[in-house]
Amino acid sequence: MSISEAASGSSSPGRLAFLGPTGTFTEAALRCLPGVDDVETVPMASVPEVVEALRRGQVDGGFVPMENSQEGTVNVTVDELVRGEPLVITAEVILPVSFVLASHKRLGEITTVASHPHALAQVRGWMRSHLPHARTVQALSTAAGAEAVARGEVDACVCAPFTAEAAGLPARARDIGDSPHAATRFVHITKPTDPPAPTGDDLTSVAVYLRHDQVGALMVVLNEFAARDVNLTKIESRPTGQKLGRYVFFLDCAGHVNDEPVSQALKGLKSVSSEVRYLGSYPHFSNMP
Ligand SMILES: O=C(O)C(=O)C[C@]1(C(=O)O)C=C[C@@H](O)C=C1
Repeated sequence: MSISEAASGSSSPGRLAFLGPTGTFTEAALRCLPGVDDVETVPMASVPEVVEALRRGQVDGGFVPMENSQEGTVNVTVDELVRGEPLVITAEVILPVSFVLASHKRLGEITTVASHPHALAQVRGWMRSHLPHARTVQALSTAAGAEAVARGEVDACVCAPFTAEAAGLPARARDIGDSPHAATRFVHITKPTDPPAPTGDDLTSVAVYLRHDQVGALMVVLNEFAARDVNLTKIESRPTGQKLGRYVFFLDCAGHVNDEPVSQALKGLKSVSSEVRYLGSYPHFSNMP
């Protein structure tokens, strides 16, 4: 059964939109999803376009970056999940990431370097010591940066070794990331559906809108988890977009919504916050079937 079938309960092979174009880390991570070979994968230029295609029903699933070990959360992904028509996460993939500087030019001739902002942030130290005068140009993905080089708009890009190779761009420097242990977490998203069965090592994601007029509102929310011994693995605050000073908290906790402590914590959250949005339960990547 394909990932989209599992998520949507349909028997059609399904279409899966991802942050493209071909050659992104997102596409490489997507290959780790079980059953992905039976799915039609559809590259999109940006995360909002992936989400929009999903909400409009043009695809059955989406696959997008969520966070990086160096640079943190991909805000656009969290913002799309906590606002608008509800969606859920049904799987996660964690991929080690390493970067090359790819260019037809030699290092001394490079004055402009394009890439995804998260990739540029992960090579900041290398850039400072090797190309201190180069101007960085933001691209919607690392592979889009490689396309900008191919079009002659910039001299070089920061991308995966496999992206440079596929684009026929020589790697002028390898392993230029500031951390040798960098990894990025990606998520598979669908319209609301039953979660995959519990595996014993799962995560549950939830968005919580605090009661902004209550003292200690965040502590009360966190206590719903702590009181039931539920471990939080991620907490991120994002502006709601409604008014300055209004925040929504994106939380990941260990456990499945079918586990009693997690389901009780989610029920508890409803009574202590102004809005709770369940965002899915799914196997921890190391435990994915
Ligand atoms: O641009 C890509 O190739 C992506 O898949 C996006 C992305 C990200 O959003 O963090 C994924 C992995 C790397 O950390 C750099 C960029």
